[in-house]
Amino acid sequence: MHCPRPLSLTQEYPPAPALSLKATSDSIAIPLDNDALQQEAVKEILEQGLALFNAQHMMRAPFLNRGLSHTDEERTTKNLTGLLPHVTESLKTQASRSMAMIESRQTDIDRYLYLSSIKSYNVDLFYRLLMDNVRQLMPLVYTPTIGDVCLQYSALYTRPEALHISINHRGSIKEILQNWPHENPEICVVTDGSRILGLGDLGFNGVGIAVGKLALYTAAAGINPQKTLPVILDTGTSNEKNLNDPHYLGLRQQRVSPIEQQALADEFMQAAHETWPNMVIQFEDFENTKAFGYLDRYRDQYTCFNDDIQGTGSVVLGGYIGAVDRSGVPLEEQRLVFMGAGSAGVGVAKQLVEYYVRQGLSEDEARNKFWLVDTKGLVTADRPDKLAEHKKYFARTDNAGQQFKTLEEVIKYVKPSALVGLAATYGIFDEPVVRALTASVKLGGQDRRPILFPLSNPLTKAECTFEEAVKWTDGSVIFASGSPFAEEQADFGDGQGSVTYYPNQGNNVYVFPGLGLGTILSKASRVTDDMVYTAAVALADSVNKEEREIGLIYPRIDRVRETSIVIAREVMKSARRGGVSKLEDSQWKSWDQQGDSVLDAYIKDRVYDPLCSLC
Ligand SMILES: NC(=O)c1ccc[n+]([C@@H]2O[C@H](COP(=O)([O-])OP(=O)(O)OC[C@H]3O[C@@H](n4cnc5c(N)ncnc54)[C@H](O)[C@@H]3O)[C@@H](O)[C@H]2O)c1
Ligand SMILES: O=C(O)C[C@H](O)C(=O)O
Ligand SMILES: [Mg+2]
Repeated sequence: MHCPRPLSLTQEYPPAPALSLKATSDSIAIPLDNDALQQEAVKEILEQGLALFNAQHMMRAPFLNRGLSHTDEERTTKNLTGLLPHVTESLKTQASRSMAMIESRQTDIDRYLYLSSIKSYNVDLFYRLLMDNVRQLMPLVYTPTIGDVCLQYSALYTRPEALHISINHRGSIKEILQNWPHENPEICVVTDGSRILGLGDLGFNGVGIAVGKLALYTAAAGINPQKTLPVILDTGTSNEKNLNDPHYLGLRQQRVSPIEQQALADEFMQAAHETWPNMVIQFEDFENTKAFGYLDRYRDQYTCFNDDIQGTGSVVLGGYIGAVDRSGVPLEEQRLVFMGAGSAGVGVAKQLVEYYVRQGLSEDEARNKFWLVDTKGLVTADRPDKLAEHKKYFARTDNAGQQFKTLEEVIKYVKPSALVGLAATYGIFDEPVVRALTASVKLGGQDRRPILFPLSNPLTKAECTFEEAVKWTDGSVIFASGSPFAEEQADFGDGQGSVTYYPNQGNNVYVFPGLGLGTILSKASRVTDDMVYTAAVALADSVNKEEREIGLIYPRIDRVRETSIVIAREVMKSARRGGVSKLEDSQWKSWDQQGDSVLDAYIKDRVYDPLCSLC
């Protein structure tokens, strides 16, 4: 783990020598009558050259450049005088200029490009901006804008941002990893672009999602940006639009066979582990057969997890715990319908089953609380089509030969208390569906509230909007969506006047940064189920009084970094309980004695927080 960058750059850049010698462009005076002096002179010249080189390099190196925050002293000692406007400014002042620029841009893609250009020359400024303006900027570097960016990634391309490995590199991945210019990455997000958000197979263009997730590892959990590694495994694409786009940057071919894709993934995992044994690997946006298959294949061999299955399971459980509290429907009476039975749907349902089992239900009782629906209707064991392997666990057997094709039919049959959307289909929670859900919940009492989670991303795939959810439930909804919605004002003529309703963002961004940070800091050899579960409970416990009072079930997004520290701490402790932490036992014993605040301080000491001496 890398500490916050020292304010002084002397470690990377030796100070320029006192100029006892003058090197001009055409002559250098070296005293020749004294060996020692001569050696000293040569050394000084080399140092002087190095300092000049460093100054130029620094101005071009995004991880070193501090823009206008270089102090007068740094400018003198690092030969930067004249290379910058003469004013010095804190990072915060520079950030306020950038915010004004962002606000003046016309489209979110323009805003994204502007932010991305800042990242390309001044990484500290980029992260200062992102950390101090999470609510405004996260939707630009993450969902929903990142969805548009990925759709057009090749068209928008200006510079490489990731490690690009294609099927044609088979046999040489280990050598390619050596080319990565930063030492010992700690966290890697790898995708093959085959299921980017709800946008389908975007091929190489999906690389944007790995870059975006890693920006949040830094902004939301303080992992040093130089320690993050985005990887795209390019195995072709089924996306005809991309294949016909003259600017498409990926392999212009259909995806190779699943066996060849797996062989590439196998080689990557082995090479990555041999090169950086402590690196944590997050699988992101692989289509579901690979998502489940690779997780099973690698989870007991490497330090890895799947964000769409496990991260999403954890974040939804974190929100569900608070939602049940507010719903008025006791935990044991809850009945959940899931629209979508893919990586996320099955991942979330399984995580909730674990929760119910930990609350005392048998596994069968827990599983029976879930009804999963896909494009063909309710998932049942006797449905005529062949069920995909990952759906079988939840296939209903109590349908008495009846098949339910539409969501409305399923709701009337099940009478659920909660409806979860992970089907990547805009508008599928329409008015009849939401009203039917509300009616079924209110059967048990008028005070009862429906839980409605349209979790698909980006916004163009959300199952319904917050405005619709508020309107069709007369404001009684407990709502969480994958992408952010704005607050709503509504007056239902019930004497309360105009009321503000607050949406929640149920997105795995609340979990993966803290889960990754905790895994890194505990030096965990595996990401266990208990670590993922513990992250969910820590998230639920992180909602503060003020947030609860306005009905939130997740911390406000501005507090995501604070929340990640708590999650990381609990994940570390879970790693220790599970026997996978490689930290010294004596270290754990001292934390046992000293308590959580000391462990929190340990974590905070190790996270990146871009500051400058002027801040
Ligand atoms: N909020 C979050 O944190 C989060 C996390 C992961 C995934 N997601 C979102 O969830 C969505 C699904 O992701 P996934 O990985 O499970 O994808 P997936 O392809 O594995 O699964 C999609 C599922 O939806 C079903 N489906 C598709 N269209 C449908 C329709 N019209 N009616 C009923 N079912 C339909 C499919 O049959 C499949 O079971 C995506 O939009 C993704 O962005 C959100
Ligand atoms: O990327 C996100 O915003 C969440 C999730 O991982 C998804 O695939 O939709
Ligand atoms: Mg994802």
